[in-house]
Amino acid sequence: VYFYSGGDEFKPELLKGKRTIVTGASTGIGEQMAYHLAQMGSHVLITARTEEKLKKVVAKCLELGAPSAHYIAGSMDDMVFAESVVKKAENLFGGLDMLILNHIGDSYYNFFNGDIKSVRKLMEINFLSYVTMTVAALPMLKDTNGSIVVVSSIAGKIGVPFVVPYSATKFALDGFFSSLRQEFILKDVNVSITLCIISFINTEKALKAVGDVLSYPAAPKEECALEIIKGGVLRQWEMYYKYEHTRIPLLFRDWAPQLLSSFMRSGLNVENLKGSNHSLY
Ligand SMILES: NC(=O)C1=CN([C@@H]2O[C@H](COP(=O)(O)OP(=O)(O)OC[C@H]3O[C@@H](n4cnc5c(N)ncnc54)[C@H](OP(=O)(O)O)[C@@H]3O)[C@@H](O)[C@H]2O)C=CC1
Ligand SMILES: C[C@H](CCC(=O)O)[C@H]1CC[C@H]2[C@@H]3C(=O)C[C@@H]4C[C@H](O)CC[C@]4(C)[C@H]3CC[C@]12C
Repeated sequence: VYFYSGGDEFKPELLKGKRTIVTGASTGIGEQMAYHLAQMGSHVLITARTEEKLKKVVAKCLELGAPSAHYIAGSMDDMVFAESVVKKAENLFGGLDMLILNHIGDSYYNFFNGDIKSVRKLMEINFLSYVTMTVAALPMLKDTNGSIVVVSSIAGKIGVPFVVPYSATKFALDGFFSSLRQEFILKDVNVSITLCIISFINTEKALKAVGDVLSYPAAPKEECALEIIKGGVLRQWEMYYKYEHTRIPLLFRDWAPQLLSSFMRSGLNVENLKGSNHSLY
């Protein structure tokens, strides 16, 4: 409880005037995080590939009260671009308080198709670009005793079917950032790392991909976005949303893995999987 609770109380004022980057913010949970930050008075720099959507999100952030809001469009399969996002924040804000790593590349929800090239590409987008941005942002975050927020998934803690490459990228994030956190402590680096373990959320893409397969309802993206921000501000090591679909299954993972796996499979309507199935087996 001590390590995972963070202890302190969240107050929106804590974000007033803070300089933040949110990746994958043209839609979904990232978009909602940008709006919450704007309402709380943070400066925001958002990024994703689709310029038209980013422009609209920036306009809404300004309406909601952000002291400044900017975007930079590009793809996170390009590490030069990933670095340039951090450079842009430095030029715009002169520093950085919070780096929220949230974007993901396109994933299918079906049996593993054996396509190695796409596994490599997803690893670059979902993992390597997170590492690249962290390395680039670290000097600024050290100056501000800032925070890194890494959005992961229950599929980054437990093997979940139909997301084989995606799940691998999320497990990689846990390994990298949990290990890095230990080194920060040994070196007295006061930069927090919050790994966010989230379950099924009602974003457009997730609903389309898995809405008919899962037997439990998706949780709201607005609330999820707020909980992620709270976890980051309170410098929690890990945050869980929704608790009942993340923390509870995790209690069983190490002690009764087969029971947990069979329970998770039993809740799936496999016949409703979408798209053609080019399964490896
Ligand atoms: N929704 C869910 O059920 C769950 C989500 N999560 C996690 O939450 C986070 C947000 O997910 P969610 O909001 O659902 O995702 P969405 O698919 O709604 O949004 C993904 C974002 O990433 C951007 N993006 C996609 N490809 C690239 C790329 N190559 N380079 C840069 N940006 C890219 C998209 O914009 P654009 O296309 O314009 O580039 C978009 O802004 C992710 O880390 C995900 O793993 C975890 C568990 C469950
Ligand atoms: C179905 C999973 C929940 C575990 C369970 O079986 O109860 C979901 C947990 C993570 C989801 C995926 C995800 O994290 C992000 C992708 C988001 C895209 O927008 C759509 C598909 C996802 C692969 C999504 C699919 C459902 C989960 C695996």
